[in-house]
Amino acid sequence: MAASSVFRPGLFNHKVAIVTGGGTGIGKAISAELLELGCSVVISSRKAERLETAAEEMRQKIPQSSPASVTPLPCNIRNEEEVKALVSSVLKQFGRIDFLVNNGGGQFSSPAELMSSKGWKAVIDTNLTGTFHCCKEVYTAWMKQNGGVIVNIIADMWKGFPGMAHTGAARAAVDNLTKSLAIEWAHSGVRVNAVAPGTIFSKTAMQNYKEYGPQLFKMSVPFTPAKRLGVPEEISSTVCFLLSAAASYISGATLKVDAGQSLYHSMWEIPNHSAWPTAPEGENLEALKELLNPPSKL
Ligand SMILES: CCCCCCC/C=C/C(=O)SCCNC(=O)CCNC(=O)[C@H](O)C(C)(C)COP(=O)(O)OP(=O)(O)OC[C@H]1O[C@@H](n2cnc3c(N)ncnc32)[C@H](O)[C@@H]1OP(=O)(O)O
Ligand SMILES: NC(=O)C1=CN([C@@H]2O[C@H](COP(=O)(O)OP(=O)(O)OC[C@H]3O[C@@H](n4cnc5c(N)ncnc54)[C@H](OP(=O)(O)O)[C@@H]3O)[C@@H](O)[C@H]2O)C=CC1
Repeated sequence: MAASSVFRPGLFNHKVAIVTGGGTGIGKAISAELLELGCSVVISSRKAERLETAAEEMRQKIPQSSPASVTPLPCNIRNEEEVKALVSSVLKQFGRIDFLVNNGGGQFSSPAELMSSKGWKAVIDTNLTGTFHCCKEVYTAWMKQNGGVIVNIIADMWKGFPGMAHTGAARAAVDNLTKSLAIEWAHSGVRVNAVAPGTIFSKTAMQNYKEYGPQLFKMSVPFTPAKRLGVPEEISSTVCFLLSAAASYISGATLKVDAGQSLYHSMWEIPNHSAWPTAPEGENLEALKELLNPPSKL
């Protein structure tokens, strides 16, 4: 495997991690870096086939000498019983869970007045309740007795974000959940932190907003001091730092990994949802690559 992590090889040898949403985008980059550092990684999300494909791709890159392994296990984090089954299956197979990365999540965009109760619930259940399910189950089944580290991936919408009322509320709630759990579980040797990415290029994220196309993501570039989008690897290295002993005195924190985007008040003067740009004919995701430096491998 070509070394790309800045951390030392073997840093996470014999550790075990669950990464939700670990088969795509940011979650896939987190899983790949953990594997590179020797961790056994369970990647989990709803779509079994996509997980299998991602796992096979990652498996090819694990050197024979490494204790690392990648295991795809489907689970809808909205369903508490499925989360219980996931955690129980990981403990049965590996006998421990050192790290939990709550990355699985997402939303659709919509003006608040057009959001149905079902749509609101789907987003809250995924991003807030799903994260709670995973934290609670991993804690009670393993970390309470043995310690561990949890990282929640959220989104910085603190100043409000038109078209994103449901997810903005859910992510702010997870920011607060992170702090409460950091206090409640400190006595068990559990650290709980969050990472708030800026605008990060990933194919799946882009596809999710395909009606707006690259224009939507481009919208954030003028408001980012670095004048570029982020790449998933820039989130994964932060997550690996927080999981490592280098962060042993960090708990209850939210790290903004956004190249200073959130410092711009005007970032949030983004247009109302009805005025969001639509994808111009002929433009595709490749057009965004010019805005990446370094380029994303994903
Ligand atoms: C200026 C900077 C701009 C940058 C913006 C981007 C920043 C953010 C980036 C990211 O977060 S990238 C992550 C991208 N990935 C995702 O978002 C994943 C997407 N999908 C999901 O997580 C889930 O599908 C969901 C959105 C939580 C929906 O859950 P579910 O799978 O249960 O969906 P459904 O059963 O289909 O729908 C349930 C319910 O939800 C409503 N709804 C769903 N989609 C839409 C939509 N596109 N528009 C309006 N409403 C929607 C709807 O009420 C559904 O009920 P029914 O209509 O089926 O009765
Ligand atoms: N890209 C960006 O600019 C930003 C992203 N984020 C957040 O980072 C995280 C990763 O995003 P990104 O990689 O860009 O986008 P992706 O769409 O690639 O990642 C979302 C992942 O979540 C999984 N997921 C969604 N719903 C569920 C569920 N109910 N149960 C289990 N897994 C689920 C999806 O898999 P499946 O469909 O198989 O379930 C998918 O793997 C998300 O929480 C996102 O909102 C935050 C800020 C900015």
